[in-house]
Amino acid sequence: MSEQPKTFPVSWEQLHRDAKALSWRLMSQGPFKGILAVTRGGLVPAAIIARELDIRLIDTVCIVSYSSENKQGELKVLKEAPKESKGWLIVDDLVDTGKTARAVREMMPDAHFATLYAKPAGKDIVDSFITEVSQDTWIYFPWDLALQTVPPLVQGKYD
Ligand SMILES: O=P(O)(O)OC[C@H]1O[C@H](OP(=O)(O)OP(=O)(O)O)[C@H](O)[C@@H]1O
Ligand SMILES: O=c1[nH]c(=O)c2nc[nH]c2[nH]1
Ligand SMILES: [Mg+2]
Repeated sequence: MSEQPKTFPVSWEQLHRDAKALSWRLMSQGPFKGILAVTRGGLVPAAIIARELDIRLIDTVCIVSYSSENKQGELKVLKEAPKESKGWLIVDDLVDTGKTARAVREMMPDAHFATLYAKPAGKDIVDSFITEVSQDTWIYFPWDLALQTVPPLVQGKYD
Protein backbone atom coordinates (compact mmCIF):
# COMPACT_ATOMS: atom_id res chain seq x y z
CA MET A 1 0.00 0.00 0.00
CA SER A 2 1.06 3.57 -0.63
CA GLU A 3 1.90 5.94 2.24
CA GLN A 4 0.84 8.96 0.19
CA PRO A 5 -2.18 10.76 1.74
CA LYS A 6 -3.99 11.26 -1.58
CA THR A 7 -4.76 8.72 -4.26
CA PHE A 8 -5.55 9.03 -7.96
CA PRO A 9 -6.96 5.73 -9.27
CA VAL A 10 -6.93 5.41 -13.06
CA SER A 11 -9.33 3.05 -14.86
CA TRP A 12 -8.51 1.32 -18.15
CA GLU A 13 -10.94 3.66 -19.92
CA GLN A 14 -9.33 6.72 -18.39
CA LEU A 15 -5.85 5.48 -19.27
CA HIS A 16 -6.91 4.83 -22.86
CA ARG A 17 -8.47 8.31 -23.09
CA ASP A 18 -5.35 9.95 -21.64
CA ALA A 19 -3.02 8.00 -23.95
CA LYS A 20 -5.12 9.10 -26.93
CA ALA A 21 -5.02 12.72 -25.71
CA LEU A 22 -1.24 12.44 -25.44
CA SER A 23 -1.10 11.00 -28.98
CA TRP A 24 -3.04 14.03 -30.26
CA ARG A 25 -0.55 16.34 -28.59
CA LEU A 26 2.44 14.38 -29.93
CA MET A 27 1.20 14.48 -33.53
CA SER A 28 2.52 18.03 -33.92
CA GLN A 29 5.93 17.04 -32.46
CA GLY A 30 6.61 14.18 -34.88
CA PRO A 31 7.06 12.27 -37.01
CA PHE A 32 9.08 9.98 -34.76
CA LYS A 33 11.53 7.29 -35.91
CA GLY A 34 10.52 5.00 -33.07
CA ILE A 35 9.27 4.73 -29.50
CA LEU A 36 11.41 3.91 -26.52
CA ALA A 37 9.16 2.47 -23.79
CA VAL A 38 10.42 2.78 -20.21
CA THR A 39 9.51 -0.59 -18.69
CA ARG A 40 7.30 -1.60 -17.28
CA GLY A 41 4.93 1.33 -16.77
CA GLY A 42 5.64 2.84 -20.18
CA LEU A 43 4.70 -0.33 -22.09
CA VAL A 44 0.90 0.08 -22.12
CA PRO A 45 0.85 3.80 -23.03
CA ALA A 46 3.58 3.11 -25.62
CA ALA A 47 1.38 0.48 -27.30
CA ILE A 48 -1.59 2.87 -27.49
CA ILE A 49 0.53 5.76 -28.78
CA ALA A 50 2.28 3.48 -31.32
CA ARG A 51 -1.14 2.49 -32.64
CA GLU A 52 -2.36 6.09 -32.91
CA LEU A 53 0.84 7.46 -34.48
CA ASP A 54 1.36 4.35 -36.65
CA ILE A 55 4.83 3.68 -35.27
CA ARG A 56 6.11 0.11 -35.70
CA LEU A 57 9.64 0.46 -34.32
CA ILE A 58 9.55 0.00 -30.53
CA ASP A 59 12.52 -0.41 -28.20
CA THR A 60 12.79 -0.56 -24.41
CA VAL A 61 14.93 0.76 -21.62
CA CYS A 62 14.51 -1.46 -18.59
CA ILE A 63 14.75 0.33 -15.26
CA VAL A 64 13.74 -0.56 -11.70
CA SER A 65 13.28 2.32 -9.30
CA TYR A 66 10.53 1.39 -6.83
CA SER A 67 10.21 -1.75 -4.70
CA SER A 68 6.96 -3.64 -4.17
CA GLU A 69 6.38 -1.46 -1.06
CA ASN A 70 6.38 1.64 -3.28
CA LYS A 71 9.66 2.85 -1.77
CA GLN A 72 12.22 4.38 -4.09
CA GLY A 73 15.62 2.71 -3.99
CA GLU A 74 18.80 2.68 -6.06
CA LEU A 75 18.06 2.95 -9.75
CA LYS A 76 18.85 -0.34 -11.51
CA VAL A 77 19.30 -0.27 -15.28
CA LEU A 78 18.70 -3.80 -16.59
CA LYS A 79 18.82 -2.81 -20.27
CA GLU A 80 20.24 0.40 -21.75
CA ALA A 81 18.52 2.57 -24.35
CA PRO A 82 19.72 2.52 -27.97
CA LYS A 83 22.59 4.87 -28.93
CA GLU A 84 20.58 7.00 -31.36
CA SER A 85 18.12 9.45 -29.79
CA LYS A 86 17.34 12.11 -32.41
CA GLY A 87 13.80 11.71 -33.69
CA TRP A 88 12.85 9.17 -31.02
CA LEU A 89 9.92 9.37 -28.61
CA ILE A 90 10.39 8.19 -25.01
CA VAL A 91 7.18 7.05 -23.28
CA ASP A 92 6.64 6.39 -19.58
CA ASP A 93 3.45 6.23 -17.53
CA LEU A 94 4.45 9.02 -15.13
CA VAL A 95 7.21 11.19 -13.81
CA ASP A 96 7.33 11.53 -10.01
CA THR A 97 10.64 12.63 -8.44
CA GLY A 98 12.16 12.70 -11.92
CA LYS A 99 14.94 10.25 -11.02
CA THR A 100 13.97 7.71 -13.70
CA ALA A 101 13.33 10.37 -16.35
CA ARG A 102 16.68 12.06 -15.64
CA ALA A 103 18.54 8.76 -16.10
CA VAL A 104 16.72 8.01 -19.37
CA ARG A 105 17.27 11.57 -20.61
CA GLU A 106 21.03 11.13 -20.12
CA MET A 107 20.91 8.05 -22.36
CA MET A 108 18.65 9.72 -24.97
CA PRO A 109 19.40 13.49 -24.81
CA ASP A 110 17.80 14.40 -28.15
CA ALA A 111 14.57 12.41 -27.80
CA HIS A 112 11.12 13.82 -27.01
CA PHE A 113 10.01 12.61 -23.55
CA ALA A 114 6.28 12.04 -22.96
CA THR A 115 4.36 10.76 -19.95
CA LEU A 116 0.65 10.49 -19.19
CA TYR A 117 0.94 11.93 -15.67
CA ALA A 118 3.41 14.23 -13.95
CA LYS A 119 4.11 15.39 -10.41
CA PRO A 120 5.64 18.84 -9.76
CA ALA A 121 9.15 17.59 -8.86
CA GLY A 122 9.59 15.88 -12.23
CA LYS A 123 7.35 17.68 -14.69
CA ASP A 124 10.06 20.00 -16.06
CA ILE A 125 12.20 17.03 -17.12
CA VAL A 126 9.60 15.78 -19.60
CA ASP A 127 8.47 17.54 -22.79
CA SER A 128 4.81 16.47 -22.86
CA PHE A 129 2.30 15.13 -20.36
CA ILE A 130 -1.48 15.14 -19.98
CA THR A 131 -2.41 15.47 -16.29
CA GLU A 132 -0.54 16.89 -13.32
CA VAL A 133 -1.23 15.59 -9.81
CA SER A 134 0.19 16.92 -6.54
CA GLN A 135 3.43 15.51 -5.15
CA ASP A 136 1.63 13.87 -2.21
CA THR A 137 -0.67 11.87 -4.52
CA TRP A 138 -0.07 8.21 -5.36
CA ILE A 139 -1.32 7.25 -8.82
CA TYR A 140 -2.88 3.78 -9.07
CA PHE A 141 -2.70 2.25 -12.53
CA PRO A 142 -5.37 -0.17 -13.78
CA TRP A 143 -2.91 -3.08 -13.95
CA ASP A 144 -2.36 -2.71 -10.17
CA LEU A 145 -6.08 -2.57 -9.31
CA ALA A 146 -8.92 -5.09 -8.94
CA LEU A 147 -12.69 -4.72 -8.70
CA GLN A 148 -13.89 -5.26 -5.17
CA THR A 149 -16.97 -4.61 -3.05
CA VAL A 150 -17.17 -1.56 -0.81
CA PRO A 151 -19.58 -1.10 2.12
CA PRO A 152 -22.61 1.23 1.63
CA LEU A 153 -22.05 4.85 2.71
CA VAL A 154 -24.49 4.55 5.64
CA GLN A 155 -23.33 1.14 6.90
CA GLY A 156 -23.18 1.18 10.71
CA LYS A 157 -24.14 4.87 10.89
CA TYR A 158 -27.62 4.36 12.44
CA ASP A 159 -26.88 1.32 14.64
O1 LIG B 1 10.07 9.91 -11.27
P1 LIG B 1 10.41 8.72 -10.43
O2 LIG B 1 10.37 9.03 -8.96
O3 LIG B 1 11.71 8.07 -10.83
O4 LIG B 1 9.25 7.64 -10.61
C1 LIG B 1 8.66 7.33 -11.84
C2 LIG B 1 8.95 5.92 -12.26
O5 LIG B 1 8.55 4.99 -11.25
C3 LIG B 1 7.70 4.01 -11.81
O6 LIG B 1 8.43 2.92 -12.31
P2 LIG B 1 8.98 1.73 -11.38
O7 LIG B 1 10.45 1.91 -11.16
O8 LIG B 1 8.14 1.62 -10.17
O9 LIG B 1 8.86 0.43 -12.24
P3 LIG B 1 7.67 -0.13 -13.14
O10 LIG B 1 7.52 0.83 -14.28
O11 LIG B 1 8.18 -1.45 -13.58
O12 LIG B 1 6.43 -0.21 -12.31
C4 LIG B 1 7.03 4.72 -12.97
O13 LIG B 1 6.59 3.78 -13.95
C5 LIG B 1 8.14 5.59 -13.51
O14 LIG B 1 8.95 4.88 -14.42
O1 LIG C 1 2.06 3.26 -9.53
C1 LIG C 1 2.78 4.25 -9.25
N1 LIG C 1 2.20 5.41 -8.83
C2 LIG C 1 2.92 6.53 -8.49
O2 LIG C 1 2.35 7.57 -8.12
C3 LIG C 1 4.33 6.42 -8.61
N2 LIG C 1 5.36 7.28 -8.36
C4 LIG C 1 6.47 6.62 -8.66
N3 LIG C 1 6.22 5.37 -9.07
C5 LIG C 1 4.88 5.20 -9.05
N4 LIG C 1 4.13 4.13 -9.37
MG1 LIG D 1 8.41 2.73 -14.52
